[in-house]
Amino acid sequence: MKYIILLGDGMADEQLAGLGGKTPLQFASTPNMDFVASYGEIGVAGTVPAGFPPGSDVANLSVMGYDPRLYYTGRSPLEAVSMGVELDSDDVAFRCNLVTLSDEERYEDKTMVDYSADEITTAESGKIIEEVKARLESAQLKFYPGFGFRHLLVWKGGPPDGELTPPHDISGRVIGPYLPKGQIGEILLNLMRESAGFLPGHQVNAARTGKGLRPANAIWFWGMGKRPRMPKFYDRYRLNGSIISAVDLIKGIGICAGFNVVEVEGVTGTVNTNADGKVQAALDELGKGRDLVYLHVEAPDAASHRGELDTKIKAIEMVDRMLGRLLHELDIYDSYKIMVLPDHPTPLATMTHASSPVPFAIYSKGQNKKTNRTYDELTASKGLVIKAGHELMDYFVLGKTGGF
Ligand SMILES: O=C(O)[C@@H](CO)OP(=O)(O)O
Repeated sequence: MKYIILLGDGMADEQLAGLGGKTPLQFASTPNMDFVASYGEIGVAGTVPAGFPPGSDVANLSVMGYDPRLYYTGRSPLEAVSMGVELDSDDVAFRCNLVTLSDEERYEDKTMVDYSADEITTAESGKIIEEVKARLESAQLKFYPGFGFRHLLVWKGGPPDGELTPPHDISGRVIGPYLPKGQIGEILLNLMRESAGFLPGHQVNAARTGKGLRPANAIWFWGMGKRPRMPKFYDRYRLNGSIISAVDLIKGIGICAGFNVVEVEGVTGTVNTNADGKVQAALDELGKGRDLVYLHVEAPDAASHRGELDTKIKAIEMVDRMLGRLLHELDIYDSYKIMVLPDHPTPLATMTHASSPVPFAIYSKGQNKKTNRTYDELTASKGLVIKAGHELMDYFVLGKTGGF
């Protein structure tokens, strides 16, 4: 039996007046998702336990079968694993975004214009992080370049707590009320403030503004946490997994779970990604004998955070085409199971994640058509309800709920 999980990050949404009261999933053309819903099982799963932030870290841990209440130690440490940065037990990792802030003189008065510095490329951001390292690094505080706007700060023997805000949660807001608090506040705030002094003049930014792109004119810390510890996926399910994603977070979860991480050229984390290359890589992994592939697509979430409805619909339709090719090519196997779902909703109305349960649809080769139904939030809510999202993997693989 082969297993594929196709995850459209942040695909789920709410009914929108601009779409005649439909959700983006209802509005988009998704014949392949509708096929899976019509022939297979549908339902909803609560991937974000009460009291947890509705992040892709928490939600993807759940989808992978790991109860976040037991295994969540923060987002950045998972990214550090993927970046090959070893954390000691007393190190604290922080996500270091490159962001665009508005031009007000006083730092506190600036607005979070773009949490992604206009989706800055890895090549450009690498040069900016070099400058950040040269100016701000110390024996205790180490910077590491990552993917696109996503980078890493490791604080050796860092403090145990602090209050940090994800920059994608405050798009368009004045940053003053959201600056770091707690034991970490002063030191991190000084680094962020200093970066806003020297980054606007960086040559990469001069080139970007010349092209009409927003500059990466500041750094912003969030997503702190300590070294993760997770049991291997194989130990529970006796399945060898591979994981495919543009982003370090998902690859890091995969590494912790003992999955093979497959790098695909041309992935961007946006709607312009190499979708075909990702599908081909998934099929190749199964062809080489892997049992399960976790195929993650960031694009619907990126479009939602940017408040771009058309791009979100395009991203959902791209995920549907990926599903179509998978369904077609998986036919060479005697048996397979495929599940399509998001990790969490990212409603366009708020431009950030929500905690509500996500719709899933599962098809096993050879299932007969049950009914004509579509894959969307409302239809799925009439199906199976899996309250603890980490039990969904048991349902998918073992046919019963449970979990690590
Ligand atoms: O990586 C990130 O910074 C965020 C926003 O792009 O991703 P996600 O919303 O999937 O957590």
